Amino acid sequence: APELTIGCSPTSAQLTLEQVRALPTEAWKTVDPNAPFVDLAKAEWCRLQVSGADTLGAVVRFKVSSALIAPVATFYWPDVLRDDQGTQVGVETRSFGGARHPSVLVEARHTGQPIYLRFLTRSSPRGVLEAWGVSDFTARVRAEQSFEMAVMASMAVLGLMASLFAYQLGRRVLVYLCLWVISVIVLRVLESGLFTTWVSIEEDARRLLNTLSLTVAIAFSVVFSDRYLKLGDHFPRISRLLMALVLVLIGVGLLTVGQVTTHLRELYNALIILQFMLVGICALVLFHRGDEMARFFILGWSPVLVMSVVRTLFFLTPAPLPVWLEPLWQVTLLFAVFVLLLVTARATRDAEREMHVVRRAASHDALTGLANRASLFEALKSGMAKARTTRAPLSLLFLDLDHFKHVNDEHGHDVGDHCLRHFAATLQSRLRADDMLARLGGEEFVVLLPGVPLEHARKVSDDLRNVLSEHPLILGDLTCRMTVSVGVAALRDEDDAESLLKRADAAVYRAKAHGRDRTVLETVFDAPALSLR
Ligand SMILES: Nc1nc2c(ncn2[C@@H]2O[C@H](COP(=O)(O)OP(=O)(O)OP(=O)(O)O)[C@@H](O)[C@H]2O)c(=O)[nH]1
Repeated sequence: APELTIGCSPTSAQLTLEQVRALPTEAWKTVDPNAPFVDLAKAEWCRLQVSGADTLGAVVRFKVSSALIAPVATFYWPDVLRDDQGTQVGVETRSFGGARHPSVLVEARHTGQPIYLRFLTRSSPRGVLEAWGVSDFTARVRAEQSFEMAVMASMAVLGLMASLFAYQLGRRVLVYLCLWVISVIVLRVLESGLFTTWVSIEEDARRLLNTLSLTVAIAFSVVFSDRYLKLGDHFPRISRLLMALVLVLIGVGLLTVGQVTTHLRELYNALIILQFMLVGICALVLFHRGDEMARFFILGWSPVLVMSVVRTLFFLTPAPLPVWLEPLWQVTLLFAVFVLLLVTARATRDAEREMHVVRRAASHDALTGLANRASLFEALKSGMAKARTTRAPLSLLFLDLDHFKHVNDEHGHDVGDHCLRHFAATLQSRLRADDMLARLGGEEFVVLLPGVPLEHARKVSDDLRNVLSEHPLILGDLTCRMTVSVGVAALRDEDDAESLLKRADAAVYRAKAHGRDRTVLETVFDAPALSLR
């Protein structure tokens, strides 16, 4: 493997190439080859010397790895690389490895000579220089990129699933979530260098895209957090401040594009940290108050916040970055998306349950749980249509509890309610699966009997009345016996739902008039207009 000897210039003062070349070899501060860390705040130039038995004719790639990239750091780029004659040699600005693996290619013909490397920007205070044989370097970068691709593919899948849930829910907050996931994926693709491996792009344009995508990702993450935690309701001032900071961040982000000014970059990073801290504090306060949403938010986002701070600390300390930092950061982002997917899935499930409750309330009677008037009429219409096409009979029982007013008056409304529930349950237990028992209102019920002719319907009615008399409601010492008057009608060719129900109602009227607790069949006189035809 090629060996790299690195020397740092003795001063951070700006030196020309001529001055640098005039420096004696002893003036260069040697860097430990096992930890090839260069403090860029102290040295502007590096002197690189490649040696080793098999370096002649070999191609060597220097990896210049910067510190943090997102969301709290910037990276630098090697400016010029010159050989001893002062001519510029292979500087790969369209780098292999992208922002995370900026690299310069050094041809073998230069390896006998020292090479001087000057850093264009020094907003990042650290740098690590390593020399790799080309194949080793390629293998390592490819491995890192494969991991990165797997993480991003997983993020894309989780993000897509979350979008589907968000679409179902139609909630705008979840749309912000999806936009955040998409913007993070775009950012990671740009940073990873995968993008520049496929597409030729100018260095300035790449930097512009990186800054823009980072700004967009952070803006969406803040807007999403604000909407998700409903900060506008809980902390209106902080919410307004956050939105203002997002606008400032976008402005500062645009100003930093193409610039290497350290102060703007610092302001940009400070804004990001401030926003994250504000959101984090609000989430903690809400969590303390027992807010369910804040619980999930903290679960998914605290690792992201902690990792941001850890990266910042590593960035500030003058030591090489540990190898686990970048993969852990990616896994942390993936975990956050996963937790947010769980939240969207939960929200969808809750919304479906609510919908079910609302639908049931619209079609069922709250007291007895039976079908209500509206669903009775629907069932009646479809039952009548089916009976007509199959030429099958259809009968209807109209049931009205006898003297129910007395029950209420004597024992109270609660006992009355118990009676109604008991009545519904007792009847329901005797009916076939095809029959339908509905509560029309008050103490009036209807049983729909498909495939049952009038005479047989009378038997069903009597059977139901017998069951009712055999099973009175027992509430402690109280035994509540109920009787019911039933009118029976069967479907005729001319009938609609109303006329069928009316004839059964007329029969109930006669049952009441004849002393209650009985079944009365309809007569031809119950519908004189029709029977005259
Ligand atoms: N507990 C309870 N009572 C109800 C409910 N709906 C209607 N009622 C009562 O049912 C009674 C019906 O009284 P009426 O229409 O006079 O009929 P009735 O007392 O059953 O007498 P007949 O039908 O002539 O045998 C009223 O006292 C209503 O308040 C309910 O949901 N719960």
